[in-house]
Amino acid sequence: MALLEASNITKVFGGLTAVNDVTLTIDEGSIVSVIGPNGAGKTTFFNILTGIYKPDKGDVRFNGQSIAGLRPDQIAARGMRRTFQNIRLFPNMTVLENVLVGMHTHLRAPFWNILLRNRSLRLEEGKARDKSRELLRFVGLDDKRDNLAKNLPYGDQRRLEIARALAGDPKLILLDEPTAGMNPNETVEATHLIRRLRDERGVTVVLIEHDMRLVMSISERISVLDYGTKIAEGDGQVIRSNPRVIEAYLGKAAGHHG
Ligand SMILES: Nc1ncnc2c1ncn2[C@@H]1O[C@H](COP(=O)(O)OP(=O)(O)OP(=O)(O)O)[C@@H](O)[C@H]1O
Repeated sequence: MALLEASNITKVFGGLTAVNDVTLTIDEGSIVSVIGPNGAGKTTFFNILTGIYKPDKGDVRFNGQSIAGLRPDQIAARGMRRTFQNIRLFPNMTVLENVLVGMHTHLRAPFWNILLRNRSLRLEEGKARDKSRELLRFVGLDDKRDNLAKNLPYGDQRRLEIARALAGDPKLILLDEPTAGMNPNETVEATHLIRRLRDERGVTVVLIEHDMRLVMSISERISVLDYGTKIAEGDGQVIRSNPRVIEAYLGKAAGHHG
């Protein structure tokens, strides 16, 4: 079943068509990658899916409903969360607090409860804390829960971002270059974690990624953007042998002879 359907999405910045008539369907429970050379429109496409930009043309349906034109927080509340190319944690908050913040839209205690700090609020806080710690255990960071986020090694910061995204109980997680800047060991661990997101928690995963080894090893489907246009789609084998993809990455001569 399709969880996300982006149809004929176009986004123009001034005279530049960053995303050009892109249609993409993501099946529930799949791991999908969006790849393409620098400037191909991948991040712009993510920004449209998550409500940061409104598309100039086209529609996005998530879980059966149109979400085009909704605000990012409204889309997040419907079960779509993301991480960013540049890490966006609260550096001076602890690891646990960063996950608790990711949960705040789920806390339902009325305002007067917060003033009185009554029993129901304490219960809710306790539950949020338990849930956050469960998520930290899932990503392997519970023993570092009291550390400040800024003191974590880079790979751990990326994992914390994923834990925070999970705090909203998403159906879909969009990961924008999850292994950028990681060393080879961290990349292997991140690959394992991405797979567990789907296998153990049933979360559908869409990633933008430049590391082709990761893309090929993890993706069931790959869509390739070039100059804003989708030029290819399929599994790793189809993509690897597609002359247009080879050309987009390596230049014209490679496409014709490769
Ligand atoms: N807010 C903006 N205003 C103007 N142009 C933009 C804006 N955002 C992106 N662009 C342009 O749109 C094109 C697509 O950019 P985008 O960041 O989506 O590509 P990308 O595939 O994510 O690239 P990278 O792999 O380098 O992150 C680029 O030419 C970029 O300069």
